[in-house]
Amino acid sequence: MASSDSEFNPDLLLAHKLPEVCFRFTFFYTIETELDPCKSHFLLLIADAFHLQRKLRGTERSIDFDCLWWLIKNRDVAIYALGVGACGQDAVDSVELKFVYHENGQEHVQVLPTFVSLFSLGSLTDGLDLPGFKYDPSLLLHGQQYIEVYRPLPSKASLINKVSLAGLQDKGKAAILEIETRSYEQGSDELLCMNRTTVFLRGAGGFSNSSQPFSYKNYPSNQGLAVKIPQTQPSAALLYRLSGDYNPLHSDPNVAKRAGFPRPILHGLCTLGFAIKAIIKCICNGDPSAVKTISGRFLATVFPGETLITEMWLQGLRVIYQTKVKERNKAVLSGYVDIRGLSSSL
Ligand SMILES: CCCCCCCCCCCCC/C=C/C(=O)SCCNC(=O)CCNC(=O)[C@H](O)C(C)(C)COP(=O)(O)OP(=O)(O)OC[C@H]1O[C@@H](n2cnc3c(N)ncnc32)[C@H](O)[C@@H]1OP(=O)(O)O
Repeated sequence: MASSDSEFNPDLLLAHKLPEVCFRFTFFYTIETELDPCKSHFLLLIADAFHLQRKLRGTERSIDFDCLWWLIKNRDVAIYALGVGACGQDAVDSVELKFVYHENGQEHVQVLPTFVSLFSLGSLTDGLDLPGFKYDPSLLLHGQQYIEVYRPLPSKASLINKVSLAGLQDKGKAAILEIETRSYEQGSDELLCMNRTTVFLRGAGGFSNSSQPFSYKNYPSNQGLAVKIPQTQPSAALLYRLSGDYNPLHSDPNVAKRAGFPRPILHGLCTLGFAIKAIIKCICNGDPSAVKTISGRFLATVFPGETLITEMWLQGLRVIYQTKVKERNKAVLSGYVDIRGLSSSL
């Protein structure tokens, strides 16, 4: 099963130190990401300096190191909310309208907490070169997403991302890579949010001794009410991609077939957006700022047009949830959401 070449040795890679590099590329918005080599020895796995230098050479003229940000606009926030089904059942939904429209007296469109998952994509979707490590990008699946939101999200902001590698595991048939993105508002040392993205690289495992498979994580591994919300449209992935994830796996039938699927599949982060929006509606009384932490594992693929049912259970200030595809009675996502408090109406 191993597809990594025999020269790949994760321990040897730890011995290298990477110079601090900034790079920028255009991905829906303009984003510039700062890779901080002090964060983790593993950083060099993802921040292959040669790869980044090639990027820098390729975009020399557009590089502006003083201008590291991602401009979030109201329009982007509203397109995202529509992409995860806001007002999908009712165009004047009293809870969801504020996510897609400035209601009277409201200064900005309000931001759903899962919008911050897009910040990590800006740094990652161009792929990463891992020295000596071979993987097939067409077999990559999004495995898990973990989000911490530290402050209420502004409707407009300029952000700086710092990216590091939080984990690498050899699962034999697959490799699991965890990438952490910390987002700061420009001009502030205060963290706005953190995303930890887990990618499941089918066919890329087997790079270490099978009796003692390589496993590294730089974070601690700790980390009924049932509601039914019929959801996705057949065009769901085509709308969601306009929020910035243009991976053709979600739109191109031929690419999907090559990856082993009968047709394009839904973005994992779109499914997550639907589920968390349902929790905000049912448990948080529609208040997106009540959400502190989001964790989700993608258990099985979803096809656009399938009906998602999210079940949730409240345990103190933790909401345990599971999302199923109704047509196949299959669990596709599970996880938890930590909330700041409970509304009195619950
Ligand atoms: C180097 C690459 C860098 C690239 C950087 C790019 C970054 C990209 C950013 C984010 C991604 C953008 C692209 C988006 C793509 C998508 O949105 S794809 C759609 C969403 N995802 C899915 O639909 C995946 C659904 N899940 C599945 O299909 C399956 O769960 C699976 C992932 C294929 C795994 O199933 P299976 O092979 O049957 O695994 P198991 O045998 O059950 O388990 C093996 C071990 O792996 C662990 N594991 C299982 N599932 C996951 C998971 N989802 N995440 C993390 N880990 C998982 C499992 O615990 C087992 O481990 P052990 O218990 O230790 O044996």
